[in-house]
Amino acid sequence: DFSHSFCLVCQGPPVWHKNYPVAQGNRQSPIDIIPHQTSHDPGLGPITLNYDQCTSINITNNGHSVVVEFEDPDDRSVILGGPLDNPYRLKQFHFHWGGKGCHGSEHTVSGNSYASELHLVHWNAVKYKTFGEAATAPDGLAVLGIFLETGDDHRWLHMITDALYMVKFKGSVTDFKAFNPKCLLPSSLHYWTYLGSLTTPPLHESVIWIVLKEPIIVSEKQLGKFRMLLFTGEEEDERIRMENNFRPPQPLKGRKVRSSN
Ligand SMILES: N/C(=N\S(N)(=O)=O)N1CCCC1
Ligand SMILES: [Zn+2]
Repeated sequence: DFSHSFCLVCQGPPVWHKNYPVAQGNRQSPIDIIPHQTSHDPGLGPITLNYDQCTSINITNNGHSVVVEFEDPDDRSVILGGPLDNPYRLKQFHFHWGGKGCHGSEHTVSGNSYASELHLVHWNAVKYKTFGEAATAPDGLAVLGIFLETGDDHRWLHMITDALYMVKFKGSVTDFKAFNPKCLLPSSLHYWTYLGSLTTPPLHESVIWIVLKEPIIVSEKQLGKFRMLLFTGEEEDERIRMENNFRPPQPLKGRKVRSSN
């Protein structure tokens, strides 16, 4: 439930358009992906994730999600290929999730949502000087979306969930070194891709979305640890669980969703 505070983002999606009119734009995210309505494009090559030299810095609770940030002074960790004309540098990853037992992904597939969704955010450092500049450009960002489905324990997700108690409160941050997010990838890199936006304010229409078809499996117990996080800061009287921090699907407005294969 977003509407717990005066913070505009926390007032929730229905209110965002007042301060961010682009919320009603023509390339907003997330969307509902309908697989048989996507166009298979043989020209769409595979994506490549070169994360082996990545340098994670910290994990933080920004009051809307939990975020792992990376050093991005060079092309040490990039995504390339697929719909991308340049390599895009890994900047951070974060999650969106629901409440107990209910769904929490942002993208949906034929109207069905997953329990959670992981976003790996990359920026085009070939064309733009800073992340901030790229975040406002139509080809500035590339976000890799990975669905999380509940089932058995994920063998590596504990490295994230074991650190969450350190960042319970909004505004908390702790060191988080030497984490390589390739351990969070599913076995197949087949994907859907379309032109969209950030799913939280400022909602810039600057994202080339690449959504993997295959979800990763995590346990309800592991997901439950995300719900221990709080939207609220340590100094606030109210303690409000961080959950349902997902934007619902937005109008497609005639956009084409392409499928890798
Ligand atoms: N909304 C966002 N990413 S997302 N949910 O669209 O992937 N971000 C806001 C600032 C940096 C990333
Ligand atoms: Zn996100």
